[in-house]
Amino acid sequence: MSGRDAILEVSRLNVQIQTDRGVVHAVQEASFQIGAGKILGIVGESGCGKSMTCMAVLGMLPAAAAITQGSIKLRGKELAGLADSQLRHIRGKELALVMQNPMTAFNPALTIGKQFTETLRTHQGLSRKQAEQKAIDGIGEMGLSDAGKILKQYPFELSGGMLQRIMIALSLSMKPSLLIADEPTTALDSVNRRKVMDAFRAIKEEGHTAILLVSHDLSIIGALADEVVVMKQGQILEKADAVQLMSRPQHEYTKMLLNARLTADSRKE
Ligand SMILES: Nc1ncnc2c1ncn2[C@@H]1O[C@H](COP(=O)(O)OP(=O)(O)OP(=O)(O)O)[C@@H](O)[C@H]1O
Repeated sequence: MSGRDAILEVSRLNVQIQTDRGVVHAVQEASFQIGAGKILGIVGESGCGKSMTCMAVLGMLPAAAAITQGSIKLRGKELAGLADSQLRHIRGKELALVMQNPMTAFNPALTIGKQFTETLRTHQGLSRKQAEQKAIDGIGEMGLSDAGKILKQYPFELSGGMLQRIMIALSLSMKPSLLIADEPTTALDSVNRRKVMDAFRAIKEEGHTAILLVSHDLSIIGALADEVVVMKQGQILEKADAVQLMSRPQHEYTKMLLNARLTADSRKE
């Protein structure tokens, strides 16, 4: 893929965190690209730098962290170094985030409908009726039935899996160029996990959005991603086509991750 075809192009990204015990090199020299309708998976054990990579792209790094080197281009536009106000504007329009725990993404005191339609009205200037219709369509596309009823419900009345799919529907209704999903299935049971995975497949098929999918679970990444990046201690150890990486891993660490997954799967049987 040439830089021109990429929705997201990250080059030689460094993220450092200032701590009481010195500087943590959370991301070092990370480079990758994602095209429209493609999923790039990032895998690696806890603390390897997956979330910091996502937060850097989103411009949402914690106060102690900073990008110290590199470039993050979204549709060719440089994001690294932009002011907060400019980034906020881009985030609302072009970037969407799906987090691990959908419960925390919703306001518990407001109905789903209120939250969904207010977001659409703020960002897209739709009328109440138009926003409601768009919410119903979006929720329906995520495989949930009776979207009209869901809009009247509060977050606590819905399961984690339903909320996660509503979150994805809300993100997609903004027609983002890039969707960042950080452990989107980790908190879900196996039935809901499958449904959320179907939702990602549907986004892929639609072909508009590039997806950065973070997971510590290689089964999820193997099932969904086109390309995979394996991270360890802030560095990318291996980057390959997903089928190739799953069948012929090059790096010892990737082999270890794959073996760990096979052992865990055989325990489940
Ligand atoms: N707020 C923080 N203050 C100091 N160090 C941090 C902070 N957040 C993360 N780190 C450190 O930055 C490095 C990268 O962390 P990051 O959260 O990106 O890892 P991760 O791969 O997403 O892990 P997990 O799967 O547990 O979320 C780790 O060494 C971590 O300890």
